[in-house]
Amino acid sequence: MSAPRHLLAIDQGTTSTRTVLFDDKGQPIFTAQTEFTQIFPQDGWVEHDPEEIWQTVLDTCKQAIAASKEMGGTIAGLGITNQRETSLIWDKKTGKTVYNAIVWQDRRTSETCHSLRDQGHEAMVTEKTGLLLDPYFSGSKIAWILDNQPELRARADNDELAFGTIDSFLLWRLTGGKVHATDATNASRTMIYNIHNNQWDDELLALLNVPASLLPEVLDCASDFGQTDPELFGESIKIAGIAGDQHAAAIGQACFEPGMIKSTYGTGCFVLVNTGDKAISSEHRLLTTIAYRLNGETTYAIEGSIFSAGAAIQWLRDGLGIIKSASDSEAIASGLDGNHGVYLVPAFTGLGSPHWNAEARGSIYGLTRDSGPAEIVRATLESVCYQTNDLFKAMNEDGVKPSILRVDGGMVKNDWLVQQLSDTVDIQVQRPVVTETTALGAAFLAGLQTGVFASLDDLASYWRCEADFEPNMPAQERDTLIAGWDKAIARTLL
Ligand SMILES: Nc1ncnc2c1ncn2[C@@H]1O[C@H](COP(=O)(O)OP(=O)(O)O)[C@@H](O)[C@H]1O
Ligand SMILES: O=P(O)(O)OC[C@H](O)CO
Repeated sequence: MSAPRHLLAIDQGTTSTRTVLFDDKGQPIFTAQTEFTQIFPQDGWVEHDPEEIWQTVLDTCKQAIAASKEMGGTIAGLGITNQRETSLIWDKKTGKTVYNAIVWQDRRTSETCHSLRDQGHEAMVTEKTGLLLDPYFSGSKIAWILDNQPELRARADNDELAFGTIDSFLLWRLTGGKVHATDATNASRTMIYNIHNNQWDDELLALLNVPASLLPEVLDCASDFGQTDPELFGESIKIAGIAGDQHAAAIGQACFEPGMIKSTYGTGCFVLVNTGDKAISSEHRLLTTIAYRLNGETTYAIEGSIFSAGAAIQWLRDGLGIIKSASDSEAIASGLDGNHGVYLVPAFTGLGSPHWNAEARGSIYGLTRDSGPAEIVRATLESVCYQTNDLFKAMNEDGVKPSILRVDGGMVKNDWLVQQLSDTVDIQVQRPVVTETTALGAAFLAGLQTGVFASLDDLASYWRCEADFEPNMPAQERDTLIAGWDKAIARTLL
């Protein structure tokens, strides 16, 4: 009997790194996970230590490879998925990074983006990239790093430095410095990549002051990305799939037909709707992005991006200390008979879609002498539902009217939250059996490239619903709650 074929997926998220081992039916059979440090040097700044990230990747991979060996398996391929716009620059010779990773949530380049908007560049940026001129994306972060230390510009001009999103950095390290590449989905989040002709764009590079010599090659999501350096794991593994985490989640949720929609609730929340081979522009400040690129063919998506979802729950735990673990939030919220008029707007690092306000900051409204920790916990969970509803309103106005929402991510273990989401958005919500859809998407890509899976139809046949949530809230109650949220948002944006 031949050894069972396994697929390894590295999911390098914002708060933790997970490496998941899947069997050849897309079932997770082993997971290793490590949280790492969030660095907040100033208001609105968020950084990660690249060496700490690299160490979590090495450690979790080693555990998963050992688990595969114990099961008598062979690893057919490795897929990488990652927190997206987070940007790194390293030395091409030594692989040493020149600055911490500037995280997607970081707002330090908000002035630069403001001034480029004031100069009238946003329409051109949006036309080419599907994005808005916002500090969220990589472009302005790259220039910030280069200009932060005087010698870095000169080193960049001397072709000594490489830029990458986290996937690209990991690929470089995993291949022992042999491969400098990324995939089309990660490239589509940099604000220097034209999503229509699938090329780095000279006009955008000039606008954002990014030298082309820094850039990785852009490949399809399922591609031959190289082999892991045998010194790392004692064997060489084929790296065969890469996608940004939200795109990987759409693949893991088998959203392969136009109109299919998924929403992932991790640190942030990201809703992606497949729009097929058409890059549709939103009239309501949603993004156009590459859902995936396979065999040279690009499938597009409309995206709504919420910056704080699970991040706000982490703040309840680590900042306020009013819950011990994230899962406590469920019993606390369901223990109240209502929200008692309390609303929390988690604009810790500004607001994303559809407001795009980098300067907004978090707020709590409606406190009375009876309000306590429970109201704040419930308001935090509810804020995730209201923010999703705002995205759906924008989508509906753009003519996108989905009837079923597939959800995933760390937060959707919380049944109360998912039911509240279904009630607030007034939509049927489906939670799949495998909620590690991000890692699953990366494994699917690696499996497609290595012949473990035959086609997208093959992948879709593995998707299973674990729980269905039907909307069950009287319309008047829903309207009242949403009106309260709208007021809180309006006051936050004052
Ligand atoms: N039961 C729960 N209820 C609410 N939030 C939760 C629950 N379990 C985990 N979370 C939140 O989910 C997030 C982790 O999800 P994950 O998908 O691992 O995020 P990421 O990939 O962004 O690191 C954390 O921010 C955590 O606070
Ligand atoms: O870490 P997550 O899962 O919230 O995802 C982060 C996104 O990729 C940021 O765009």
